[in-house]
Amino acid sequence: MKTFEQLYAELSEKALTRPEGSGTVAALDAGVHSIGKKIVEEAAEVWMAAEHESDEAAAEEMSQLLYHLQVMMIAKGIALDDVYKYL
Ligand SMILES: N=c1c2ncn([C@@H]3O[C@H](COP(=O)(O)OP(=O)(O)OP(=O)(O)O)[C@@H](O)[C@H]3O)c2ncn1[C@@H]1O[C@H](COP(=O)(O)O)[C@@H](O)[C@H]1O
Repeated sequence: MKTFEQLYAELSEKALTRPEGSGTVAALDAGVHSIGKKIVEEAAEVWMAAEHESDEAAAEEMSQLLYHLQVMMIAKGIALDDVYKYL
């Protein structure tokens, strides 16, 4: 288990060190358009799980949406504080 901040730090490190086999590196290389499509897909899965599946399934889909949002943040060079200032 990890926090939002810990995941962001881990993904930022992966973007820098580019370890082999990292899905994050592959997603970053695929680019903003591809990451955006993944965000929309995961958002729809959150909606469907919330309406039709268990709370556990919805929570898992939410975690995947947060992950892909963080990949987009890193792709765009957007830091946590750049987002937090609007919360
Ligand atoms: N938290 C996540 C995470 N959440 C979602 N995903 C990705 O998002 C996809 C969403 O899964 P779906 O169920 O929608 O499956 P899918 O549509 O069949 O997936 P794909 O065909 O697109 O791979 C997963 O296959 C993963 O590729 C994640 N990938 C990585 N992480 C974490 O990110 C960190 C870095 O991961 P790597 O870069 O892969 O080392 C690690 O701590 C991981 O646990």
